[in-house]
Parts: sequence; C-alpha cells; structure tokens
Amino acid sequence: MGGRGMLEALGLVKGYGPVNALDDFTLAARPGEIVGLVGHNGAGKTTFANIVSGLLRPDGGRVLVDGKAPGAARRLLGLAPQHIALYPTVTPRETLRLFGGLQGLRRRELGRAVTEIAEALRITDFLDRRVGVLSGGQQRRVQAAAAMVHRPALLLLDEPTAGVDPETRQSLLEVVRDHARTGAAVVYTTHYLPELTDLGASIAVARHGRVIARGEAGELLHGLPGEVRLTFDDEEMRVPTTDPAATLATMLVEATKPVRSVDLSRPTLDDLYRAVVRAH
Ligand SMILES: Nc1ncnc2c1ncn2[C@@H]1O[C@H](COP(=O)(O)OP(=O)(O)OP(=O)(O)O)[C@@H](O)[C@H]1O
Repeated sequence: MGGRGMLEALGLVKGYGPVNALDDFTLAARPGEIVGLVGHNGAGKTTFANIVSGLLRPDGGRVLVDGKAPGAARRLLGLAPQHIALYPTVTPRETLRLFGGLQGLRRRELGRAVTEIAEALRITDFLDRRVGVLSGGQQRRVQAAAAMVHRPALLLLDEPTAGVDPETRQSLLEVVRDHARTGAAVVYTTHYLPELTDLGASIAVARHGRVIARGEAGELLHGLPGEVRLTFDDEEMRVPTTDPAATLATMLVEATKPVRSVDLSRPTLDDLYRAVVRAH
C-alpha cells in the first residue's frame, strides 16, 4: 500500500441545475507533488474533490488516478472531506482500524499503521476515548488520520486545518510533506496562503468552476504586494511593496525619529486572487 500516485483531471464539467459548478476544470498532480487548490467559496473545489473520489459523476471530461477511473481507484485514494464525518460513539483507534481495513490493510499491518499515524498527528493521548467527546480540532486530526492511515497514493485534503490550533496545523503540514516525500500526489484545499508556502506546494487558482492559474508558489506570488509597517511613538507608517526588504531598509534609513516596531505582511490569498483575476 502507499507509494507513488498521480492525478489527471481533464476538462471536467458538472452542473447542478442551472449552476455550472465545474466548467472545463483541468488539473494534474505528479507523484510527490503537493498542489494547493485555492479559490473563493463556490469556485468548485469540493465538487472537484467529490468527482475525483468517485462520489459524483461528471457531466463531461475525465479523471484518472494512476491511470484508473475513480471507481476502480478507491484504495489508492485518501479523502478528508471539509465537514467532519466521523461516528461519535466509537474511538479514534476503532475508527482508524476500520478505515485502514476498508482500504485494504491486513490485520497485522493495522496496529502499526494506526500507531504511526496517531503519533504523527498527535492523537495517541486520546486514541481510546470516544470521538463524540473530543474537541473540534481533535476530531479534525482523527479525520485527517483516517484519510492517511493506509498511506494513499493520492491524498485529497479539503480545508484540513479549519479550526485547528497552530501546533496541530504544524503536525498536519509535516505529515502531508512526509506523504509527498514518499511519492504520493496531494491536492490540498485551503483559504490560507502561507500554509502552501510552508508545504512547498505548487498552486492552482480556481474560479467559477475552472483553474485560471497554475504554477509554482514563488512564480505566482512573485511581485504581489505585501506591506511594511513602521510604528513610531505618535504615528504609524504603512507602505505597500513587492520588495519588503528593500522598502524596509529605505524606511529605516529615512526615519527621523525612533522606530518602536516593524511589521512585514506577506501577500494574502486575496492579493493573489486579485492579481490573477486582473491578468486573466
Ligand atoms: N449539491 C448541490 N446542489 C446544488 N448546487 C450545488 C451543490 N453542491 C455545490 N453546488 C454549487 O456548486 C458551486 C460549487 O460549489 P463547491 O462546493 O464545489 O465550491 P467550493 O469551491 O468547494 O466552495 P467552498 O470554498 O465554499 O467549500 C457553488 O455555486 C455551489 O452552490
């Protein structure tokens, strides 16, 4: 189980009545690649994940997971849906054993697989409590673990860090990076751009049911405005810039009174979105 994975989605079309949720949606992920799929609410990200998982059938286009149609690729795939979907009266250990078993892990492999993913996602302490009494963030971790326990070749994570604390976020990102290092293809949906930089992900920007920009994070984020903010005793100075280091240096040289604090803000998802939409 596990290992290298690949995703090819070409020209997907999906309508819900009059709504075109996907309209010629094309996206590929290579083995070892983490693709950050970003886009505003309603851009079609969840519909795409559901088609790749075989939960929805597209009206047009095609999807291949390692050369197989989604229906035949179930065991290659791990999906952590956006909304928590866990059974409240069983424990995380039982949940992970069940998911691992459904995905084809044999009995003797299950114990080790559960221990490993539980440690990586810091679930060990509450492995034998009931899911229903865990906090939202703890349940998110269990949900991510259930998607990864069998080390899928293709991992689809739909906003896995929604509502989790910074430490959990870090361990989750680490596990995702580790998956990709062993050759899995990962599609990671988020509204939070810095996570994608931390993951070393490439980026796909979705809008109105199609991918309108695709590239390396450095490439897409290069030239986007961030902001330098200097605070003095009696005032604050904000300067938008695409080169924060140079701007900061100039501002410090030119400052005529003591600087109390310095802030650099990185471009946000909205900055990226605006730049891509403007260029499109
Ligand atoms: N079951 C459904 N019935 C009708 N319309 C739907 C259904 N599911 C999604 N849609 C519509 O399809 C479009 C795409 O929705 P989708 O959930 O794929 O977007 P998303 O990018 O995942 O959004 P979010 O960031 O809010 O999760 C939206 O306009 C949504 O209202």
